[in-house]
Amino acid sequence: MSIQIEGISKFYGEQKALDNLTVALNSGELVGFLGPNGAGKSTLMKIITGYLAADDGTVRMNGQTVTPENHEVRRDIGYLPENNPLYTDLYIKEFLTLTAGFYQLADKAQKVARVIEMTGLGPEQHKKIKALSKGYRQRVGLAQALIHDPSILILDEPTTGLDPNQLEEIRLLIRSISREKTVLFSTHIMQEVEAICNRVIIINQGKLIADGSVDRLKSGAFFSAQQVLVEFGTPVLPSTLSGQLPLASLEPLSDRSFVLTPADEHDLRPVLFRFAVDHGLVILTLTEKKASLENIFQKLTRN
Ligand SMILES: Nc1ncnc2c1ncn2[C@@H]1O[C@H](COP(=O)(O)OP(=O)(O)OP(=O)(O)O)[C@@H](O)[C@H]1O
Repeated sequence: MSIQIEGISKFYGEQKALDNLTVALNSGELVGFLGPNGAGKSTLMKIITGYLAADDGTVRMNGQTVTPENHEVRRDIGYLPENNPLYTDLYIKEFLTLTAGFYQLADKAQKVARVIEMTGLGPEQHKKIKALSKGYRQRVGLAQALIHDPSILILDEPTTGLDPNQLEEIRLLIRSISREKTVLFSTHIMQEVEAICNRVIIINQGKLIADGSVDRLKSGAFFSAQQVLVEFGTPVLPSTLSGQLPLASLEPLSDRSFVLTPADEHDLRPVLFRFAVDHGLVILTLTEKKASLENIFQKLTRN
């Protein structure tokens, strides 16, 4: 199932949260959705799921337009909101049965058992939600989003606040769910996107600024600053380097080794050799380093 997001704009009062954003999600994709705080990710997710109306543009799924009123098309979308508000006084099964009732599903008990199995809630299934760890609460949120077996799953920061073990488990769970569904999930964790996504979308100030595979992003399709790793024979002050070289950033690895990112797309190596000669320094190592997704994200979204 694919979804077309065309020319979406959204204002909160005077503030433009989304600015003429167009993007499509294709069947079977697991898409990482990145953007700095306030970029408009949650707003777009609420519009895709029909929780919020856009001021301009359309979201189309299967030829139908997604709006808050179009319940039929919304039935094929599952949504895990950020800080998912769960009814914490309910038992897991009670809560999921209530959700199944909301969708007027037949065979509620069977549907509840299926999502409990899918999300690995089995060992905790007799507990109240308030007695669960954050990781298990997220599983309940995922189970809730999956109960009506939607084709598209929209997950707003599903791994925020989890410990490394739970984080890994939820990632694996998302990956396994994505074998059957189109999944869009927002995150601030770059390694997560590198680890599980086949596509990345980056927005900034409500605009789409990059869209492609992690490899395509890293290959310089949107920004091609070539980082270098330099090691001098003797210590060098970082301020001397940053004061005399055209750098976007400098990361010291020791008092004589640094990872340098150029301010523009120029090759830093000849500049570094001249710098070394001028300062009577010896260069022991000088190698190119592929920019990480984190570097690319920072470069693209720093305003
Ligand atoms: N209900 C609202 N009323 C007014 N402004 C809002 C509302 N919701 C969001 N905004 C503003 O719209 C912009 C986009 O917010 P949104 O929550 O969509 O960003 P985000 O990318 O999800 O951020 P984060 O990563 O911090 O969750 C922000 O400037 C935010 O302050």
